[in-house]
Amino acid sequence: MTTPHATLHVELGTRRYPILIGHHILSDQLIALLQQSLPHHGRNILVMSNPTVAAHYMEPVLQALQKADKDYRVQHVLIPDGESYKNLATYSDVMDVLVKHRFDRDCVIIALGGGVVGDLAGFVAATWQRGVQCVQIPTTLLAQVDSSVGGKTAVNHPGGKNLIGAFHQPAAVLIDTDVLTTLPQRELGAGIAEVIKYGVMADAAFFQWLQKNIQRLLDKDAEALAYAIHTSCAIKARVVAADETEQGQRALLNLGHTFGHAIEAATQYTSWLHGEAVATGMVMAARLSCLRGFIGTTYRDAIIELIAQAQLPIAPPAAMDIDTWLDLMSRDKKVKDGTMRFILPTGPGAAGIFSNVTQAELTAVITESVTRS
Ligand SMILES: NC(=O)c1ccc[n+]([C@@H]2O[C@H](COP(=O)([O-])OP(=O)(O)OC[C@H]3O[C@@H](n4cnc5c(N)ncnc54)[C@H](O)[C@@H]3O)[C@@H](O)[C@H]2O)c1
Ligand SMILES: O=C(O)C(=O)C[C@@H](O)[C@H](O)[C@H](O)COP(=O)(O)O
Ligand SMILES: [Zn+2]
Repeated sequence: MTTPHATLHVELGTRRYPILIGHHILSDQLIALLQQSLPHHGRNILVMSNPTVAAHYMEPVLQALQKADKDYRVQHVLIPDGESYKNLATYSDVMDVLVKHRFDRDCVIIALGGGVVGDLAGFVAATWQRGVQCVQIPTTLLAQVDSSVGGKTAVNHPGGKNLIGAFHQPAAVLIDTDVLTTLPQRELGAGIAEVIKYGVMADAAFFQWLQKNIQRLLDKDAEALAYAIHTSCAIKARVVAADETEQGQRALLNLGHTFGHAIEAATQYTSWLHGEAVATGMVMAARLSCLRGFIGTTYRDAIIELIAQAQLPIAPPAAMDIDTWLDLMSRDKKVKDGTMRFILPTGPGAAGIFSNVTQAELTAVITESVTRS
C-alpha cells in the first residue's frame, strides 16, 4: 500500500482531523482513513461528485469501498458541473437522494471533487439530520489548498456568494496530488490564486518562493505542487485551529474575497472562476493598501506582478458600476454593524482587517484597477 508523504492535522481538540497528502493514495488510503478517523460510523456512504470528476475518479473510490472488510452500502450522486449549481436547488436534489435511500445519522458523506462539490457536500453533511460526518477528497488545486480544509460549507444565493451555509469540519481530508494531472490549466491557475493568497497574508518566505517557482506550478511540476499544497494546508490548518468560526484572524483568509465575491455575483457565477476573482480582488486589495500608505509601490507591484505571471486576471469587469460594487460588497459576511471590512496586505507576509474604508477610496481603487491593468 502506498503511504502518504505527509500528514498534517487541524488541531481542534476532540474534533482534530488529519490532512493526508501524497500521490497515488486515492484508493490506497481511503479505507484506512475511514477506519482511523471514523471507527464507529455506519455502513451508509454517499459519494458526491460531478460528471467530469466522476469520469476520472469515481471508479477507484467505489472499488476501494467495495473491497473493504466492512460491508458498506454505497450510493453516489452526481451534481451538475459548475459554480452556478452551488445553490439551494442542487442541495435539495441531494437531500432527496438521502431521503430516498433512508440514510441515517451514522452515514458518511464523501466529497469527491473541487470546491463546488466540497462546499455543497459539506453543507449537506452539516444539515442532514442536523449533522453527519464528511470526508473531503479534493480534486482541484484550489480544493486541495483551501476549500477542503477548515469546515466552511455553503451554497450561493443570487444576491451573494456563500450566503447560506454552516461551519462543519470534515472528519478527514485525503489529498492525492496525482489527480491534478487531469485538471485543466485554467482551473490550475484558479488554485494558484489561493496559493498566492497564503504567501501575501501569512508567509513572506513562501511569497518569495512563489516568485521563483511560479512557472513550475504552471507546468504542474509534481515536487513544486506538493510543496505548495503542503505549505498552504499548513497555514490554513494553523489559522483555522486558532479561530475556527472567524471571530478574528481567520478573516485574513478572506484576502481578495470582498472584491472577488462581488465580481463572481455580478457575473452570475458563470464567467469568472472563484480563484480568478480572488486574484483580481487581491490586486485591488494591494492597490487600496498602497493608497492608504500601508505598503509601498514596490511591494504592491510585486503582488500584481506575481498574479500576472500566474496568468491570472488583474482587472475587474469594466461594466461593473460603483453602485453594483457597493451593493454586492455590502452583503459580504465580514460586514459588521453595517460597516464593510477589508483585508489588506500590510507588509510582506502580513495582513490586517480594516473597517474605515471610504467610498472615495473604493471608487479610486476600482477606477485605478480598471484603467491601469
Ligand atoms: N470552503 C472554503 O473554505 C472555500 C475555499 C475556497 C474556495 N471555496 C469555493 O470553492 C469553489 C471553487 O472550487 P474549484 O476552483 O475547485 O472549482 P470547481 O469545484 O468548480 O472545479 C473546477 C472544475 O474542475 C473540474 N475538475 C475538478 N477536479 C478535476 C480533476 N482532477 N480533473 C479534471 N477536472 C477536474 C470540475 O469538474 C470543474 O469543472 C467556489 O465555490 C468557492 O467559493 C471554498
Ligand atoms: O476558509 C476561510 O476562512 C476562507 O475565507 C477561505 C476562502 O478562500 C473561501 O473562498 C471561503 O469560502 C470564503 O469565505 P466567505 O466566508 O467569505 O464565504
Ligand atoms: Zn476563496
